[in-house]
Amino acid sequence: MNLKPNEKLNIHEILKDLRHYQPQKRGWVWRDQTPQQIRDFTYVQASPSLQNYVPLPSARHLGNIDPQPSEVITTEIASGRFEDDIRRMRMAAYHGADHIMVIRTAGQSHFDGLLEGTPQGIGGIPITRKQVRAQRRALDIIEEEVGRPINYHSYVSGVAGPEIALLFAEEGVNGAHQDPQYNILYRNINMVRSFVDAAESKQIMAYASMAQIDGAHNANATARDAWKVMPELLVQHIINSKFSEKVGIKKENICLSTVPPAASPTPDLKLNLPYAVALREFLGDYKMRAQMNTKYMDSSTREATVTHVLNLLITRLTSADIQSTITPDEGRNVPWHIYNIEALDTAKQALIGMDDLLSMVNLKNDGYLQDKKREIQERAILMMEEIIEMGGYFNAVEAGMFVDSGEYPQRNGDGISREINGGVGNGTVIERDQDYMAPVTAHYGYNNIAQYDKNAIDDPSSLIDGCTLEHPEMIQFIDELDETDNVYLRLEKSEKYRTGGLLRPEVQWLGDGTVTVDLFFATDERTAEAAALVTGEKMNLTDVEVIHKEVLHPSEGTRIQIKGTFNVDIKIDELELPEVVEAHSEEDIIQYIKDHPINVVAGTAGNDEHSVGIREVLDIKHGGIEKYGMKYTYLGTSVPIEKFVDAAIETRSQVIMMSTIISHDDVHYKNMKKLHNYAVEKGVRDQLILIAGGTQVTPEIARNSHMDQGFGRGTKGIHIASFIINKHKDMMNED
Ligand SMILES: Cc1ncc(COP(=O)(O)O)c(/C=N/CCC[C@H](N)C(=O)O)c1O
Repeated sequence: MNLKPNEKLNIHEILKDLRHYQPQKRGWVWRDQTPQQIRDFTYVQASPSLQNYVPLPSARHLGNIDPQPSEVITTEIASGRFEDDIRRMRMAAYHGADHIMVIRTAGQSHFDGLLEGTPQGIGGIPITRKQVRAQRRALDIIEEEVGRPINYHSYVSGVAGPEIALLFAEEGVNGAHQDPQYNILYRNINMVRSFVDAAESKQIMAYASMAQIDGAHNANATARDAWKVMPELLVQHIINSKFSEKVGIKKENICLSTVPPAASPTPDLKLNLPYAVALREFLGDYKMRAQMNTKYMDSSTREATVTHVLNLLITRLTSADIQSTITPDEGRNVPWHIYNIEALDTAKQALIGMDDLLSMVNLKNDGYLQDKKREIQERAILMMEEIIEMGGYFNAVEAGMFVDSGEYPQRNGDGISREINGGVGNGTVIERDQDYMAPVTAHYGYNNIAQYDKNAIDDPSSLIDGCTLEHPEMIQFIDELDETDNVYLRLEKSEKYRTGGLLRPEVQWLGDGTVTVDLFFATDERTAEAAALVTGEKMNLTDVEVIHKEVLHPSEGTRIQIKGTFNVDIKIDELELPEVVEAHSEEDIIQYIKDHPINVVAGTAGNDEHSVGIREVLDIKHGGIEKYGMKYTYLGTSVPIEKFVDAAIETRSQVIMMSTIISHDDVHYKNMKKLHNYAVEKGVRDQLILIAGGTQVTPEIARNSHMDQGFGRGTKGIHIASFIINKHKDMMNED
């Protein structure tokens, strides 16, 4: 299956014969970090461009370049329906994502076994073999399409951690969060069980060369005053990283989840930059996974984006190997398509825009930055020493040392305390018998293989000619378990939007009908909120909800954003598609005009004083035709029709551009016919290109009024210039 940009990914193909699909590869892939020369620009912290992509909007002025930063870029996609998320993964890959992270459904950490089938998730996706295999299979063809490997990622935690790790290794998952501290602090899973499970999980992840992200970020999303947990964050990173290294994960696959604990309106960089420097100085031989802080995200997508950019500045002032993006709508709902893409574009735009920043600026080697950095490091070392004095990590957790809102060594006594012999799974760790033996690959701890074969000690599964990691055909693939909640029923319901020629707006699921409306009312917040709900209902939306409020002034005005469901199916075949206006590249147009000078006569026809529109497409300022080297004679406004043609003859112009805005009694079309007839009368019609423009002009009707082309609202100079050179070429060929 290979994908073409103008063809939709066929989910049925992805699901077909899934039971026999095997991953194409295993292990994490870092970007090819080679400086890039793209047109006039040299990019230092860069990687090769994609084969298929969507560039930033402003790239239109730069020949549609799409430079890629050197960092792996992450987006998290977990709407609850894995089949819809596959489409979003393809969109994300086009916008530069090469790390797709799937958050598990709410509470999956407490499942003590693997889920099967594809039930719909809540706040995430139920991680099951079928779902993982389908999405990795989809990513295998999406990475072909964009021309760059894509890493697939989820979480190894909870009481079924090792089972999930094995599932991921079998299914070719490339990265996972794995940090036993997460189980203990945030899911109250017994700490002994968590560390034993983590050893097993990490061994499996090491075997599959998966990248690991730790869970330190959870502390600063949980702590009351997040900027006070910086010493502890260093301690958490050290505990998980050293543990992971000892189990066997290579350093280049141990990624520290470094999330700035604070965000504006705190003095963001004064708090977060010293921490970022402290961390990299202490643990720089591991990889850094940077991510903005979700703790301070509210419903303003604008504010979230600025916080994101400040975090990207820290990345450029220090370093990151993975730059995770958080969708700016995460503060209001489970992320929607458009916001995953916005976050990816923000990261790409900012990282590329700050390329090679440290070749121009330095971090000061003295003063506040260095003092603060050292203070954080000292506090962290003191905390490590105290933990050792207390008898180790388990005792420290029991004493509530972690996520205490005091800045260590200050303690407020409100840390998360867990009992060594408490929590979920307490008492479930059993010492292995003397004759314990498991003929499996990547198994942690005591495994008495020698009792059967001394030569198999390093390859236990050779005793049974290989386990599922060597023989994927041994994997038991279960399709669907729930006859009412599975992908087949969901696909059936939405099929009309896939192959039935119908469209509905959506935010996350095919045809979900959700729309957002952005409103301003000249009144106070409460009144505006009420008015917004009524406005939504009067727009025939259902389930109308306010998702964002912004006070511009307590009484003068309030902005409200609502969401609602639009319950009408749009029939595609009844749509009148806008004309495709082919635009040449700016360079091609400039070159053509150099080789074939073209003069234009322009003005506003009849009794019409509008001049702004035509000046916009004539003057160099906003990319008018003058920008491409065309010369023009401007006749002003209220120009008699005859004057256009006489002036064209006098100035030996090849083009007439007539602006005709007024449309009462179809006067604009009458002007066009008059212009054509007069040019015929003067015997010059076939030497002239006649163009009419105006807010009420459509290309079709202009051509029916004997113009060569018409241009309506939103026309840019490049559109007109492109048409002129195409038409001029045709006329030259005819001669
Ligand atoms: C270390 C660890 N283990 C397991 C889980 C997931 O565990 P459950 O399935 O929710 O129980 C998490 C979750 N992190 C959510 C934030 C992700 C963030 N945006 C990030 O990218 O880091 C975790 O941090």
